[in-house]
Amino acid sequence: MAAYINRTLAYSNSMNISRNVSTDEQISSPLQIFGKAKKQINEIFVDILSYVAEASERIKDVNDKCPNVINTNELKSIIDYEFKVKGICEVLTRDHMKVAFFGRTSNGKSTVVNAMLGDKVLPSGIGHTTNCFLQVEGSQSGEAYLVTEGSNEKQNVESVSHLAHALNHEKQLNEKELVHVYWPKDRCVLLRDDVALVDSPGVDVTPHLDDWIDNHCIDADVFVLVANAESTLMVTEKNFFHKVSSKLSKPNIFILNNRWDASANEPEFLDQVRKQHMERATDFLVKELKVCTTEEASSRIFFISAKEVLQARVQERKGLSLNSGALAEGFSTRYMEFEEFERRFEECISKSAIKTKFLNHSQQGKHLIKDMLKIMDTIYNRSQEQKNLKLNEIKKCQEKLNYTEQSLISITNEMKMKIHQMVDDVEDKVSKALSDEIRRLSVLVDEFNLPFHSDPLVLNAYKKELHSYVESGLGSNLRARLSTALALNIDQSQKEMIEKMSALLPEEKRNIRLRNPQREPFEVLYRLNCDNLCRDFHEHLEFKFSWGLSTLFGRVASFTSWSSWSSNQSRIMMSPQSNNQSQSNNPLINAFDGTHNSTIEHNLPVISRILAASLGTQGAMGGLIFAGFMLKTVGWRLIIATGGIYGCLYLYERLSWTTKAKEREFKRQYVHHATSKLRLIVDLTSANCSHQVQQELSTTFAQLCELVDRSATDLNDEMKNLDGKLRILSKSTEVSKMLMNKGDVLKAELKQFDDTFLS
Ligand SMILES: Nc1nc2c(ncn2[C@@H]2O[C@H](COP(=O)(O)OP(=O)(O)OP(=O)(O)O)[C@@H](O)[C@H]2O)c(=O)[nH]1
Repeated sequence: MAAYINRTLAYSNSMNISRNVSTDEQISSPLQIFGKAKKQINEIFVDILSYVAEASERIKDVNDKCPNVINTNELKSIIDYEFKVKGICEVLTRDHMKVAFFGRTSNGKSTVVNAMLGDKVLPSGIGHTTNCFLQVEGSQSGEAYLVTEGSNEKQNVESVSHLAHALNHEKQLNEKELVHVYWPKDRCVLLRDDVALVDSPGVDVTPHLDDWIDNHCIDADVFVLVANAESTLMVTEKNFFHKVSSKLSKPNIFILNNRWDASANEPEFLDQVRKQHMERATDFLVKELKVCTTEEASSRIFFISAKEVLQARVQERKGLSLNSGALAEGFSTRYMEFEEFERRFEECISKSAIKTKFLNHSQQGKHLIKDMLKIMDTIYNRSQEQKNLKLNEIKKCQEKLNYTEQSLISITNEMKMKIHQMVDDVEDKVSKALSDEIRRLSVLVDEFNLPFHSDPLVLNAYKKELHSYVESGLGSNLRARLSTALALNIDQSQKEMIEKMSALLPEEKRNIRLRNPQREPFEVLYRLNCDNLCRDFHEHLEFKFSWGLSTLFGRVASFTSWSSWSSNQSRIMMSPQSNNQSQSNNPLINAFDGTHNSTIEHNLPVISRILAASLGTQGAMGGLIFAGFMLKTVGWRLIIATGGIYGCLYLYERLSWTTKAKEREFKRQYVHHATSKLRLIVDLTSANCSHQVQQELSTTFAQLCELVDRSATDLNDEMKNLDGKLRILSKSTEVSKMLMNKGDVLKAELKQFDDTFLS
């Protein structure tokens, strides 16, 4: 309750609403209360209309942005209310107090209307003058005109004769039709105060009483039965009012005994006739129609002379004094009674009209506001609920995002180490396997079975084939030894990565397929490039007698040169400064690089060089000296025998130097050469293989990181989206709360209106 009062006060202050719903102002006539009430209920409904229009617009806007908080029925209701309130507003502007005059022809209905208006507005006369329903109401424009039923045409009327002429001109008018006569408001107080006076044809001239009531009487606030005081109430008159009271609950009926001036001619019967009329009329109202009590009836039955009042008021209007001689005796009493009737009538019609017209509107307004408040309350609660849900979702998203970021950092570090270990392991394995294969190279080369020929052209083609054979052989041997184990390791590592990273992805994205199924599975490529590596290989296939002096010397020389080179190398390796130069000094590396070097010859020891020189340049002389020496010491027979054996050996070796032997020698030389070259690239190859593994694993991890990044971006987008929705929901709660406040204020205004005018 306190909250409601605060809301109402806050809203009233903010909107600066200070409508004074009271009747404190000076009111000279009860009719003005109706006017005041009408003005206020109109203002309230104008506010209700703008409230409903604003609600409709704002709620539509909220619904466009956030359809979950409002359902279609609620939205439709709000839109419907707008039309409904527009309708009520239109009805309210047309609302007036309506009094209908009935009675037999020539009883003086038109004269009573004219007397009340204080002017000769409607035609009157002896005989049947009113041939249709005439509703006299105030003209907004200040002009006098009439509008016939079903037409919008305004026919100007300047005087009563003009009106009578215009009505007579409308030949087709029948007694059921209604003609609106608009008369300047400033000419009559009743019209200014929104009273509409309906004159009718005599109830005795028509059989269509039901149609009359249905068409013209249902909304009448007061009925005036204009009776003729010179006669008694007739059945037709009574019959009509019986019908009225059967269709309306307790209609307000006044009975005017008109032509009471005629009774002035017989003053002795005056009281008796009055009493008689009074009793009959009271019985009619109280006992027959049951529309009021006996006490109330006394204030509903009057004895008047409309003709006299009209005359007096017309004279007064013209500023002329009333010729008392022309008036019957007791005029002033009848005049005062007419005024008393008017006073009672005004009280009654004002009270009745406020109730019949505005009670219904006020109740409709209260129902509407109640419904609107209910809808706004539902929207507010729904928005609030969804706001809390969205806040929770945002919180969860934020937590998820933080967890993803932190986990990604730790998994990245872990995977870096894992890849590093894996790379080292692969390097080790490849290095060992390649070294093994190099050691077993002779077996591989021996298995090469292309026909061999020492012809240089054939030999070149043979060498090319041998290079590719060795390359593919080594490659397939390495694959056979390593592929399964490596693939297994890599696969395991990838699975581990996927498992860890997929935990950071949303459930629906956890079925990760990194590799295109059409792509070959990853395999390490062993690029040995034997063709390039052994391009500098030169075979030596000329016959060499194994016991020949030059061969023996060569063996010795090569042994000594190798020893000398080895010790040289040891020295170089020991020297730290020489590390950089060691590679360029390494004959094998140089050979691998393709630059043929004769370092072996340069490294020959001095003694060997002298011996070689002596054998080479002075061989003939040395041989002679040696032969002479041998002849002298061992004798010629032994020399001949040794020479024979030596010759046989030579012959044997010469004869066994076949193509097969050449092939063996070629392969031996090739194995020797290729082994030395391949050893140089062991580290390079293993590093290359480990690099491929690293590449594969890093790529896999990068792909997984991309997936996680994308999911983090999705989370960020979702958070932005949720944030947007949250803002709309906040707006929705604000709007619904503001509309609730406005609704509360309008509800309070309607209540105050009820208290002031309807209680
Ligand atoms: N003496 C006297 N004559 C009246 C009085 N009221 C009306 N008349 C006359 O009665 C005649 C008929 O009056 P109307 O006002 O036309 O009566 P009406 O009931 O409207 O008649 P219709 O329109 O034909 O139904 C007129 O000549 C009036 O002057 C009255 O109080 N006293």
